[in-house]
Amino acid sequence: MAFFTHQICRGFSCSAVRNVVIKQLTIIGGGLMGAGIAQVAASTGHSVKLVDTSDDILKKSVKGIEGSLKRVVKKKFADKPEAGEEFIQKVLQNVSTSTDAGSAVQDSDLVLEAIVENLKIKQDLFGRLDKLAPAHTIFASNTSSLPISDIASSTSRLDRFGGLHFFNPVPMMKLVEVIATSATSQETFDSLLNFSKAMGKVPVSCKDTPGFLVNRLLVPYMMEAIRLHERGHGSKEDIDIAMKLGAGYPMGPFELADYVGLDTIKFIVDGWNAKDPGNPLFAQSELLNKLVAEGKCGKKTGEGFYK
Ligand SMILES: CCCCCCCCCCCCCC(=O)CC(=O)SCCNC(=O)CCNC(=O)[C@H](O)C(C)(C)COP(=O)(O)OP(=O)(O)OC[C@H]1O[C@@H](n2cnc3c(N)ncnc32)[C@H](O)[C@@H]1OP(=O)(O)O
Ligand SMILES: NC(=O)C1=CN([C@@H]2O[C@H](COP(=O)(O)OP(=O)(O)OC[C@H]3O[C@@H](n4cnc5c(N)ncnc54)[C@H](O)[C@@H]3O)[C@@H](O)[C@H]2O)C=CC1
Repeated sequence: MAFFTHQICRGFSCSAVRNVVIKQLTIIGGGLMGAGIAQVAASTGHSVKLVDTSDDILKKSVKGIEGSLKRVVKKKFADKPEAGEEFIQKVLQNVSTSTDAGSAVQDSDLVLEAIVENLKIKQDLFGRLDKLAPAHTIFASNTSSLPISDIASSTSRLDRFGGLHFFNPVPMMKLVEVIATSATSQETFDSLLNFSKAMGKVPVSCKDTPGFLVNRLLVPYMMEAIRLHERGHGSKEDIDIAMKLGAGYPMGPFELADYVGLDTIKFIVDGWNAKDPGNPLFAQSELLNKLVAEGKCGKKTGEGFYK
């Protein structure tokens, strides 16, 4: 149940609701990001319902969470393996799974979406859930590149809609971009900010502008890396080595692209190209298109730029 600092909201107009303290959340999408967010939320004492389209996908998500937790406890409980195992079991108890998003959102304080990077699919999902979730429930998207206000437009809770942009791998990356649209209420923004802190993350505040802060800088950098390679000015291996040893990045751009997922990257680039067709920064990359068409989506499929 949610805790409110002011008055409990019973109707559909929720302007009296203040600062929902997020304890129960539903995460829609159990892929790379959804599973990572579920892991960290559950590890910090939140009750998480993880939703995806099939039980097989969800089994894989939970297996991934368990594997990642093992890496975490190896460090955190280095000299107390039993306490580490206990921690893993406790965290896993905080996660339940479902293929029925409608019933999963019934008692949620926050619905956080981490599904495929496609505006229409995200809008359809939120439009449907808007009619089923309690009035106090905050909706948020983990989109990398779509305007939050466009996604929110399919709902009637514009004041209770914001962006929560986590970074991959979620258990390791400390940053969360908290995005307010022009309609997001201060109370909703504060709730999202506090939730990010409760997850042990460092939030930064962002306007609803293309790419927010990180991707506004990261996408042109990565696009230029692929063009450099396509022009024959550097091998992907050399470009990766150059950025790691010359700029101190933990991964080179091609390694990072494989890590993020080339299908997700193609969704991002195609979306920005459609919005701004004349901008050479977002022109199509033949190499990226070819790899995705061949099903080579990076780490998640075993091959991308690299095997
Ligand atoms: C050229 C391409 C053209 C395409 C252009 C289009 C561009 C579009 C791009 C848009 C991207 C959109 C994505 C987005 O919205 C935002 C993002 O998330 S961007 C990605 C941000 N992430 C990064 O930049 C990651 C950079 N990498 C790192 O920080 C490190 O490499 C990493 C932490 C991943 C791994 O560390 P490393 O030392 O390299 O390897 P180890 O395997 O030794 O790990 C160290 C340490 O960390 C633990 N660990 C790693 N992963 C996990 C995990 N998932 N769970 C738990 N623990 C993990 C590991 O166990 C190690 O622990 P030790 O105790 O130290 O052994
Ligand atoms: N991959 C990355 O590094 C990052 C991705 N993001 C964003 O997070 C979102 C998810 O990305 P990833 O986790 O990488 O994708 P992914 O492809 O790993 O996972 C997406 C999951 O959503 C599920 N799904 C699709 N439609 C659904 C629906 N209607 N209902 C329920 N589940 C559905 C899929 O079955 C899949 O398991 C995207 O918006 C992406 O832009 C944000 C930060 C980093």
